[in-house]
Order: sequence, then structure tokens, then C-alpha cells
Amino acid sequence: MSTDSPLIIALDFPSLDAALCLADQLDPARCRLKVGKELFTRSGPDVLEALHGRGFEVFLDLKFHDIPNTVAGAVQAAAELGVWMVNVHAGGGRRMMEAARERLDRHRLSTQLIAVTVLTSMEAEDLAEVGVAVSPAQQVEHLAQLAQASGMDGVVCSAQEATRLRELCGDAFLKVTPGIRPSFAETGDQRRVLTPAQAMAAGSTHLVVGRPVTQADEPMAALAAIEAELAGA
Ligand SMILES: O=c1ccn([C@@H]2O[C@H](COP(=O)(O)O)[C@@H](O)[C@H]2O)c(=O)[nH]1
Repeated sequence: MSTDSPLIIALDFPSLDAALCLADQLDPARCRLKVGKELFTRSGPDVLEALHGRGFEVFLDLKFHDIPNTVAGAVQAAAELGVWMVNVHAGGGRRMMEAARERLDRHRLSTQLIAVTVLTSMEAEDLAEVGVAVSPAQQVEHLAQLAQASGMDGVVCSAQEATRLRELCGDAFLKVTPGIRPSFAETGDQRRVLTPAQAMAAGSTHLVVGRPVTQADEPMAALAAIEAELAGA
């Protein structure tokens, strides 16, 4: 089932059972789901089959980053598992991203292909330590333009950069933004954050929300509060 909702709930759980326990409370008409490294490493493609069987569109967030041939094969494998969206690291470079795009096109696979710019957990000092001497915003702009020129459908960025990316890359270019923190939630390890309403106003096309819902005492109440904030925005 497809949904108009911008919400993507991150199922960062250590087991298939725990993930499905939450998924069974959610409605595929109201959100998409994200499967990341922990859950996929534990459960493999079974989790995708289970979520697809429940009607959800799934973002497989494995952030592939390797040589072009390897990433192209991994992206093809993900797409053939039927996921709605898959991602690579823009830092893998133009030839890597182009190889992934070409592989999907050659096999007529319509999975959305996006690239991670700068992780939302990183701030300027983190970038400096890995040898990037520009601000997160500047690095995001640079990598987003490279990703677009390399055939990506969009990027993962923080909502703080969404307005500028809308100017640079246009409305149709996807801005998938983790680091979403409603007023009731802790920031945790995230650094570049905005609230759900702020993120939509800034130009995010999709909001990735994990712990503010999954670790809430009442996950469905937390989700309802986010939906209410978006409806009132
Ligand atoms: O830059 C990025 C890229 C991916 N993520 C992922 O999004 C969720 C966020 O979860 P929260 O619990 O809401 O912080 C998580 O699965 C990350 O792996 C990201 O946060 N930042």
C-alpha cells in the first residue's frame, strides 16, 4: 500500500519479533517503515517479507559504501527484494552512484535510490576530525548536488539543510530527513535536529522518526502527537 504520509518509522530493534510487535500496531496508510543495519543483520530478508506482507512500503537503510561494482550489485539485490527505497553513501563518489543508478535502470527496477550526505549525528567538529574542513551545511550542499548529477532520486540530510537543498536541487528531489525530534523527545546522539513541523516547513519530503516513537512509553500516543503536530502546521 502506498501512503501520502511523509512519516517513515525507523524499526531499530534487535529482533524480528520486537519489530513486528510495533509494526502490528501501525497502519501502512499512515506511515512507511525503515529497516536498518541492526534489524537487517539480525533477521535478513525475512523482515522485509513480513513487512511487505502487512502492506508496508519499506526503506532499506543499509547505506551502501563500497566500490562501484559491489554497490551496484547490493542495490540491485535490495531492489529485487521489493523495497520502496534504498540508499548509498554519497561519499562513495560519482562513479559509485552512477553504477548503482545504471544497474537499477538496466533491470527496470523502480526502487527509489537516494544518497546519504552528512549523517545527522555529525557536527562541524566531527567533520573536521575526518578531514572535512567545511561546515555540515556546506558539505551537504556539495554532496547533494553531486548526488543529483549522479542520478540519485534524492538525499538523506538533516531538515536544517532542506530549505537550501530545495533551492539548489528542486522540489522533486527527495529530502529524507532523520534527526526529527518532537518537543517531548530527547536529542540523544543526534546533532542536527528539527521538530516534525519545522522539518516540513523547511522542505523535507520525508521525516524519519525512530526512538521518539519506538522508545516512547506509549508509541501510538507518540505517533498520534506527531501526526497532530503535522496536521496543525
Ligand atoms: O544521517 C542519518 C542517516 C540515517 N539515520 C537513521 O535514522 C534513524 C533515526 O532514528 P532516531 O531514533 O529517530 O534518532 C536511525 O535508524 C538512523 O540509523 C540517521 O539518524 N541519520
